[in-house]
Amino acid sequence: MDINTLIILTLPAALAITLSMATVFWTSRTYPGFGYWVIGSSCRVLAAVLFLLPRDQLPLWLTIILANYLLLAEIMFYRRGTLVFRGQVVGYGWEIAASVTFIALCVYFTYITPSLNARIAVISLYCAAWNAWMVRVLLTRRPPYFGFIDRWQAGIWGGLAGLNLSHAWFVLMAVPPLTDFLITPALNAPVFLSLWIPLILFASLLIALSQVIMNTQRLEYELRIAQTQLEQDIIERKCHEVELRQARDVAETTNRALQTANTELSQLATTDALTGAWNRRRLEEAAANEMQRLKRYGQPLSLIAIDIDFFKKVNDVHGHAAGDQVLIGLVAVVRSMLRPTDSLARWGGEEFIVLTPCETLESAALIAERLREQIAKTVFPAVDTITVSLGVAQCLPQECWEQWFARADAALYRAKAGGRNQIQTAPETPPHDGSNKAAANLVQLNWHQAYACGHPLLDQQHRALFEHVNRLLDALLLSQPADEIAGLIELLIHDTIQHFKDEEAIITAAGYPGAANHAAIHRALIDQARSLANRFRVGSLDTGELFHFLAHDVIALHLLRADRTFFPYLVAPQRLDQIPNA
Ligand SMILES: Nc1nc2c(ncn2[C@@H]2O[C@H](COP(=O)(O)OP(=O)(O)OP(=O)(O)O)[C@@H](O)[C@H]2O)c(=O)[nH]1
Repeated sequence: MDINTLIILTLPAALAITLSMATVFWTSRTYPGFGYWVIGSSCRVLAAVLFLLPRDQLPLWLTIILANYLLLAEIMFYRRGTLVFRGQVVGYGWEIAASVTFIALCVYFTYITPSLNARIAVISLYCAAWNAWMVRVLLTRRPPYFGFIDRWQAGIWGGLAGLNLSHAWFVLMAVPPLTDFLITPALNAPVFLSLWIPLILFASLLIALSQVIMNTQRLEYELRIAQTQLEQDIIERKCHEVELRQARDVAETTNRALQTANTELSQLATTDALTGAWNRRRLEEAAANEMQRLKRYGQPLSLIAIDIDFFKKVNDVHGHAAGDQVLIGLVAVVRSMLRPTDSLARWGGEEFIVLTPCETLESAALIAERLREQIAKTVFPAVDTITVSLGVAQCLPQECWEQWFARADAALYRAKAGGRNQIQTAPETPPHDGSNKAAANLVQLNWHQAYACGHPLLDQQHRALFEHVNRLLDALLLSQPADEIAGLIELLIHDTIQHFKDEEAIITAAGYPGAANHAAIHRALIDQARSLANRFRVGSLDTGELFHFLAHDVIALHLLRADRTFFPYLVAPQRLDQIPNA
């Protein structure tokens, strides 16, 4: 069969291969380099077409030189495509050098010394060299994504190299020289050369197939990698989630602990540690709020001051711990009788305050009376029963907390002075009024921080004595009933005796050398106070004399002068619970 007919017969198959490659290139995901393979495949189809053109009618550069060059270009494009596909850098040097020398030789053996044998030998040798190069490219620096397919293709290129070499050997050995079998009318080419056409076609088919498989293998490999990465990411994400959950749990636990600690701290800051009742600070805050409400809405608001009677005796007879239990029990009893809107605070020692919003003086007095009765009925373990004295005052819109509290306190003292275990209500007018107010203000004793010795109990008692004296002076100036004044004097003497006892114990324990002397002064003052009290009872005491004794002898000379001599010995004050009888 002549070669023209062979080319015509194989051309559709070659075209189909090229179109298939082009279709894969345009429709599927392909990697860089695949396009060069499509171009290489197209070169062979174009070369076949050029070989079919009539050589005697068309220029030889087209039908011979370009047609042969396209066969070489096909392999060069395959090599370039394969290197690019593997991500390797490709220069143009070898391709240019091969192209220039190849075309030069073709021109020489076409125009200058025409020789078909030489031309076939040149194209065969060049193709064999690039075929061998393809083998080298495919077998070295193999990427991990190929299985067997690159080796398989390398085998094809190796076979083609051998075919081309034998081709060259055949034409170089052929005697006599070949006649151009492509010139019309076509001659039969030697069988060996004719076989070359279907073999090349078959090899092209295998190469195209392996190129598509290479692309697929790389795709699968990268998908596998991506899937592994994804699985890894999922595992890491799950680990992170677990860590995050753990961290969140720790944070929540810490937060809860902090909240509990905060609640405990604010509890500590606002409640009395022994009884759990509010402390002074909390009560004053609540009172300020309630007083605002009173001013804005006119709601009545009352206060009940409760003080245990003869509590010192409870401590002395039953011990301090039993006294503590009484305080705790008392709070429980009072609380059980209050409404949720009422507030109970420990004002200090054995004195408690109940704040009762929406209660008038009368209704608050009823509550106070019920409290008194209930407390008197309650049996406290180890102590039996106790009684309390109560002072009730309704807040007046124009007065401040101190004034309101002072009225309740004054009522409480009246209850004490009146024989204890009773309630007293404060009159609905501030104690100092009109012309008497000025007079009362003149003789008010003001406590100053500079008078403090630094010992908590002594400072507390000194302050309390200031207040007692002020209350007594007020009562005298306001011409309160004689029995009330007598009660106040008794109370003052009672508290002073207690204070003197505590003070003597403290200064003796502190090593004050003048303790005995100081105690003698105390006794003298108490004797004098008792004698004044007796004289007051029988009506032979001059108010001025009593004034002088209280303000001058007790406060100015004793509390503010004589007491200062032991201040330096109280550098390390004892705790309250370490003081005898405190
Ligand atoms: N157990 C105990 N006793 C306390 C506490 N705080 C103060 N006291 C004692 O309460 C007593 C109060 O005594 P006084 O102020 O003389 O009052 P009283 O003995 O109740 O007398 P009247 O109030 O006049 O009826 C003192 O002995 C204090 O030591 C405390 O927290 N626990």
